[in-house]
Amino acid sequence: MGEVRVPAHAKWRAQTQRAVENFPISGQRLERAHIEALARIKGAAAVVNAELGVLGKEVAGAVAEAAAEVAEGRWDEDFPIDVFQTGSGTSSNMNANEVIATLASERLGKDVHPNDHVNASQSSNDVFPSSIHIAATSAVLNDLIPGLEHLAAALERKAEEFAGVVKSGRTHLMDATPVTLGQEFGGYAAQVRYGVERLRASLPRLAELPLGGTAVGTGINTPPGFSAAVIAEVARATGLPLTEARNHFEAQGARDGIVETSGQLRTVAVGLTKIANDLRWMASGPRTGLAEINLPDLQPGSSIMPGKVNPVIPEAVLMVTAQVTGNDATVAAAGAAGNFELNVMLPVIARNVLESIRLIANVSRLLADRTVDGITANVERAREYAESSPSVVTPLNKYLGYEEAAKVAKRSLAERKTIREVVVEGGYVERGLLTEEQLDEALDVLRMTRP
Ligand SMILES: O=C(O)C[C@H](O)C(=O)O
Repeated sequence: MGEVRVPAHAKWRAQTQRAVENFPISGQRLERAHIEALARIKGAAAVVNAELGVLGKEVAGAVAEAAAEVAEGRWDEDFPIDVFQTGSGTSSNMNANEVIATLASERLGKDVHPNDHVNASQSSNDVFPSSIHIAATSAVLNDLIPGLEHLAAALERKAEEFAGVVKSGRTHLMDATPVTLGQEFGGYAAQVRYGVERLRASLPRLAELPLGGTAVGTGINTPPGFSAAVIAEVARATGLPLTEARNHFEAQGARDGIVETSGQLRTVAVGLTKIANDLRWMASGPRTGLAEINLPDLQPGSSIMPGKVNPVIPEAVLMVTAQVTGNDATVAAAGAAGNFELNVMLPVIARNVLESIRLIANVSRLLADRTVDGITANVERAREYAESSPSVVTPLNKYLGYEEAAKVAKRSLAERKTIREVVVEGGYVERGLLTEEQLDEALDVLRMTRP
């Protein structure tokens, strides 16, 4: 393939350099968590290769130590390859092999080979997808789920605080029967909690690794017992609930487990979109909007309109959720791109899923700390809306019947009178259709928020 010139300072070697030159596409590299996962596999493989007699103890020890340094993040600058590269991730697998080989060679004072030693008993085809699943499992468990639980707890605190704040319900964006602000926040909290349930439900398949399958899932070039042993070693080193693929051909030919997780991420994003939009609408105003709640003022909203403050965090949430939805569309297309024994869109799957996890985790914490925690309710205004909604006529159905109650609602709107005023003026009490007490009870808006 001709000569290739590698920078003198680089720990990488020729294959990495060729890939740097072949793929100057996005300027995006592998995520830190992904480099860590690759290095964990390399370290675990060295340990198990030594135990099973594939590598000598000295070389294996040097490889394991070098891999640990890479896992810790000391050599991230030596992972320069663009994420849009060979579909198997071979370039990044070789990048890890080369950097670790160089570091191990420097330690030992003799040559450690990237393929023969660092990549022993492995192929990009089992290592690279495994690294994606490890990085994603770690990010879901250690970052995303805690972030979502933090948001759910903030929403639950507000649900409790706003339990007695009555407001107009809205369906089709039109005035409906009353609800409490607490009921709405309780609904948002449940959406987020169910998102956590959904993610947990997908974890067993996300945490299944193809590692040990090597080139096509058969495990060619591995010693007996390698797959189970290396996965156990990675699980020990990372503390993650990783398991061996139940079927190594499914695990290399398809990427359904991570497509499933991406779908759950999209579901969470869809839920956050609804929540962020409701918050923006309820806080709209201050004069010409709904103004049922106030979001904390975080920064001037406008460069030209003095004093204007905008719902900046909910807007950031909406951009994240749009990005996650787009990422999922890409993951779905990429997941469908498996042919025979290998999916060849692995790096873009990694990029998108890891980005989605990180974005949702970060924005959930921000939404909790910088918006939800500081929300206050405009109690009077919320009650006023509830009482003026024509739909509060609904409990009168049983006294007046639907048709008559509809007339009351329409008259109240046309004459800008309350439902109570129209009922009293309409002589319904005199005609014995209901008593004053029944009218009061029926028009108690807080009562209407219960069955
Ligand atoms: O890099 C490898 O280990 C294998 C490669 O992805 C291939 O199947 O051609």
